[in-house]
Parts: sequence; structure tokens; C-alpha cells
Amino acid sequence: MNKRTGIIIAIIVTLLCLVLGGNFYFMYYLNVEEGQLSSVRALENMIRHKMRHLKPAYLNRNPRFFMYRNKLLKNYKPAPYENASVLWDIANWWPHENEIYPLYDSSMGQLLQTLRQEPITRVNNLARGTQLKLLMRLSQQQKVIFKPQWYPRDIVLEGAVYSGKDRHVAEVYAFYLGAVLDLRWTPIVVGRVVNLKDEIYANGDQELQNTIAINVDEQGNETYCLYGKCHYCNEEETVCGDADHNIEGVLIYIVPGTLAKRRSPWQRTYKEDKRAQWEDDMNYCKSLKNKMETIRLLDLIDVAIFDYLIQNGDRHHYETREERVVLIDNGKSFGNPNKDHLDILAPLYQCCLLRKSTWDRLQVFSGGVLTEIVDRLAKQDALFPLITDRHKRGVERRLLVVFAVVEHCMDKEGDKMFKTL
Ligand SMILES: Nc1ncnc2c1ncn2[C@@H]1O[C@H](COP(=O)(O)OP(=O)(O)OP(=O)(O)O)[C@@H](O)[C@H]1O
Ligand SMILES: [Mn+2]
Repeated sequence: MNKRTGIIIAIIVTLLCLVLGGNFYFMYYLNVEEGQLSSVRALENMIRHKMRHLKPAYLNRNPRFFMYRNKLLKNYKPAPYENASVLWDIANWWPHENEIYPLYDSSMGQLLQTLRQEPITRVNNLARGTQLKLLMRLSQQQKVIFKPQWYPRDIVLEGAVYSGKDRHVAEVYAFYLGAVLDLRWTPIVVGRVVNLKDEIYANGDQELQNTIAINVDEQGNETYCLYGKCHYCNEEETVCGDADHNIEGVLIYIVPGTLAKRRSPWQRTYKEDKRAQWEDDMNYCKSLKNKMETIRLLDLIDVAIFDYLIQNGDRHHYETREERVVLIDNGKSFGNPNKDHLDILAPLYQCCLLRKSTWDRLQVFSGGVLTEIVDRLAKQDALFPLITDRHKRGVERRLLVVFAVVEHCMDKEGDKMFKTL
């Protein structure tokens, strides 16, 4: 066979392939590859492109910011109080639907002080959820949930977005971030250094004391170590006091009223080799829009933005209060400052819907002031600084990603993506 015949045969074979098999192959490629993996990748590229061309307004400070800053600083300023009991009565009347506390109230600064100062009078294990937590009573009256410190601030957790134990300070950060973004859907939280021997063990019931190991070294020095009672609790994983028996933890005010737990439509499979439908199906939201009330969907999209900023990828269930979504359990945030899990934003980029008020509020805190104001508020907290500078840079970087994703959605949907429900 000479060269020319070879070329002709090759051309004929190629043409045959194109006409017969090629189409099928091409269609297959479109459906599977294009429809799943590459559409996620295409979205990532789109967002990267948008990030490079963000309008200056997203990068600069918004002059409106100063008004919000002054009001926030005033509202959360610690204030002396006389009667804790009265403040707790007030705070227990605050919640309305999913708003746990009012926008501005002169009692907030005082309430925060009660949580920092009132004596702990009783402690029990709280075997709710899967992580170690305690139920504490303050001044024989108000119950709060206590989550202890497990990691130093600069821990970098590798692996899945939901890996590791709780980051206690994340609960405090979430509280202030919620206040700033006007997503007042989190519990009220303060950090507190607590004495494991004098405040926890001494006020604990028998069951709690049985889950605290007391080790004595050769010099006769005691170390108290708590392992608690919960799904993941075991004697090998303990929280130990320092030389003075102190541990760090957070006090989480109990949200009054009834909470209902629901499975998140964007739940992960929690299995490395199995992907959830929403992870590959870019039309996932279409069917949800028919199944779910718009107000619920808008709540979940606000939650997605909030969770993306703090990198909470563990909202497998969400809780509702009077049919509106609350932000309970923010402990699995800030695991890795260098990684942004874009898929936490799936509710936003798959639905391309956003509450107008949320969008307006986000833009007030452009130009690096979001972490600045949260920091100013959190300065009052016993555990300040709550997160490292790398984590703060992460929050600012992700805010720009949120702006870019909204720009992308505006290209697709126009202003009708913004809702006032
Ligand atoms: N501040 C609060 N007010 C009222 N109820 C609360 C509060 N915090 C937690 N709870 C209740 O306790 C349950 C467990 O709390 P949380 O989700 O923080 O624990 P967890 O161990 O992290 O759970 P999981 O392992 O499921 O994430 C919640 O589902 C909620 O019903
Ligand atoms: Mn949790």
C-alpha cells in the first residue's frame, strides 16, 4: 500500500467514525462529562474570570459602612448590670421566628457580661449531637451549653471539609458575624476561661464526675481531664486543664422555643467514594424550587453564604424555629484557612436567588472592613483574638467570591434574582 492510498483510507475511516460513532461519543461526552464534572469546572472558571474583573465598589470601602460600624460598636459594648435574672428574662423574650435577638437593644452589652461573669452553679453532660458538650446552669437559673477548646487557633485541618472536632471560637465568631450581616439567627455566645476543677468538677453531678479523670504526678500535682459523654466521646480524647486547671470554652445561650431539625438538601454523603446528586447536577435547584417554599430556599441561600465565609461545610441538617432557619452549631468552621470549599455556595450558584436585604448588607462590608468590624466587636471577648490573621484573610477572600458568584448570577438572571421575601 503506497502512501497516498494510506492517506485516503485514513480519511475514509475518520469520516466513517465521525458519522457513525463520533456523534454518539460526542453526545455521551456532552451528557456525562459536560453535564457533571465540566459544568462545575466551567463555573469555577467563570467565577475566576469574574474575580479578575470585579467592579471597584466590591474592592473598596463603602462609605455607608461607618454608620453601621458605630451602631454595632455601641450595641455590643460590655455594660455593667445589676440583676442578671432580669436580663435573662428579657433575652428569653427576644426571639421572634428565627431572629434570636433584636437589631439594637441596650440590654445586649449587659447580657453578654452576665454570661462572662455569673457563677456556674451546676454542670451536667449533655448527650445531644455527637460532640462533647456540657449543660451549665448560671446562678441557679439560666441554662447554657458549653463547648470546650480542642485545638490551638493556628491548627490547619487537612482532609474533608467536615473533618476534625469543634473549633470553640467559631461559635463566638459566628455570633458576631451574624450580628454584622444582620443574620441574627445564631445563638448568643461568649468565650470564657473556666476552671475544670473548681467550676466544672465541683459543680458536676456524679455522672459528669465519672467522665473526668484526675491524674496525680510524682510531685503530687493534679491534672483534670474531661472526656464527657457523647457519640464521639472516649477516654483517649480528653480536654485537660492547665497548671491552674483552666480550660477555654464557649458559653452558648440556649435559644428559647422549639427547634425542628431537617435534612439539608445539600447534605454531603460523608463518604469519600460517593458523591451526592447536588454535587454533580447543576440543575439540582430546579426541582427544589417546586418542592420548597421560596422563603425557605432564601433562608438556606443566606445560610450558604454565611457558611461559605466561615467555611462550615458540616450543615448536614438545619434547624428551624417557627418555620424559619436558625444558625445552630457553627463549631466546624475555620478548619483550614488556605482552602475555600466553593461547593458550600452551591445553594447560591445553583439557584441564583438571593434575598435583596442580604445582598445590600454584604455590600456595606466590602473592602476589608468585614473582618475588621467583627474583630472590633470580638475584642470584648475573653478569647480574643478568636481566629488567626490567615483565617481573616480567608473570610475577606471569600466575600469577593460571593460578589463574583452574584455577578455571575446577575448575568444569567438579571435583577429578578433578588427577592424581598
Ligand atoms: N443554643 C442552642 N439553643 C437551643 N438548642 C440548641 C443550642 N445548641 C444546640 N442545641 C440543640 O442541641 C443539638 C446538638 O447541638 P450541636 O448541633 O451544636 O451539636 P453537635 O454535637 O455539633 O451535633 P452534630 O454532630 O450533629 O453536628 C442541636 O441539634 C440543637 O437541637
Ligand atoms: Mn456539629
